[in-house]
Amino acid sequence: MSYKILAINPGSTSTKIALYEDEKEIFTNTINHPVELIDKFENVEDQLNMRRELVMSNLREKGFDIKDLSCVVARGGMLPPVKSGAYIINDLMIDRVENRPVMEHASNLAAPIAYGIAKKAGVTSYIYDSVMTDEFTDIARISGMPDIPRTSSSHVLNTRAMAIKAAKKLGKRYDELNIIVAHLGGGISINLHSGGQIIDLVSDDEGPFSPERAGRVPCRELINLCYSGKYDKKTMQRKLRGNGGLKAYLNTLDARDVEKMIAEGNQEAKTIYEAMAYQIAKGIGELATVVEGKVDLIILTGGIAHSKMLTSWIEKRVAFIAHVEIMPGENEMEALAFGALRVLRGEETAREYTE
Ligand SMILES: Nc1ncnc2c1ncn2[C@@H]1O[C@H](COP(=O)(O)OP(=O)(O)O)[C@@H](O)[C@H]1O
Ligand SMILES: CCCC(=O)OP(=O)(O)O
Repeated sequence: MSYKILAINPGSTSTKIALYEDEKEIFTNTINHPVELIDKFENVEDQLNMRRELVMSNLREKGFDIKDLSCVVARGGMLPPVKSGAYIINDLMIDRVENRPVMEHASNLAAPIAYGIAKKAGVTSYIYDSVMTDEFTDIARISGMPDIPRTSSSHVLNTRAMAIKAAKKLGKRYDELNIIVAHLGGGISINLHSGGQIIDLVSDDEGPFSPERAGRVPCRELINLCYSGKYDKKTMQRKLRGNGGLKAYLNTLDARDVEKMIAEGNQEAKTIYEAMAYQIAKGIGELATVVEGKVDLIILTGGIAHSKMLTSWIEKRVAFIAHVEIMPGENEMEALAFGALRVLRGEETAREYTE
């Protein structure tokens, strides 16, 4: 028996859909939303009907009948802390992401779109590996300031899928290895998988800067800047997420542009780009201490893992900890489809969403 799975992944400027038959990709389609269209909406949640209709018309164009689906799987939105793996989408989850999300984010649109399609098709819908997956140990939650406990948020969908894939390649079970995975995309996060759970991580505001994010910056100076009277709250937030990192130093979000600058002899670009690699390596080193150095594998993934220059700088600094496996790309559609497939095959159990 084979399974047909529809995966839905809304990002800030696009909605990706993919159809899989078991492990085989039938099609993946990226529906781009021009900035002028996105800007017409006051907030992300208001884009739901527009995106839902585009997904449906795209499926119609493909001549695909949703009645053939086995399930629909969606990127997890900004929920309160959840476990890794699959959750069945229910009314409570829809109410949360539509009306009470923890944060505004395009991923909040995924579950409502999936739920609607699944209802029409008469099948179950799931979210898989939400960014809000929280499996921290108690000691990992302590920050040093009781008002601000550490919380867990990272690029779980891609990193966990790559860790599971790499364990399989080694002929081992995912839950018997200690694996550090760095997702190197527009945002960067690094997480530690141990005993089948993400027990700690270096989030995108605690660690390396990235193409668009500032990462960890000296706190005392950050407070001074906030109260300098020069910037409002929104501007300060954008300095951390959106206008930080490579964008702030070199005015580009694209690592390939930076490599071009370096090839043309731009010394500042080289220093900044190498500093990003240096900070990523430090983040990996930090997590190695959590498992007392007993790391089985380090994985570098995400779009920037395509870069030989950056990955070789990182590898040089962390190879003493464990073997470094490069698994480039963001691989999220495959991660969603394969996660749902494990549920349909009974290899994993989907949880019921409660609060
Ligand atoms: N061949 C490449 N070399 C270096 N960087 C690359 C390459 N291909 C893509 N990238 C970079 O990958 C980043 C986006 O990564 P991706 O994982 O797709 O992003 P996101 O996490 O934002 O979805 C961009 O900064 C882009 O420059
Ligand atoms: C680190 C949380 C997930 C996240 O920031 O995702 P994007 O980089 O896709 O915005």
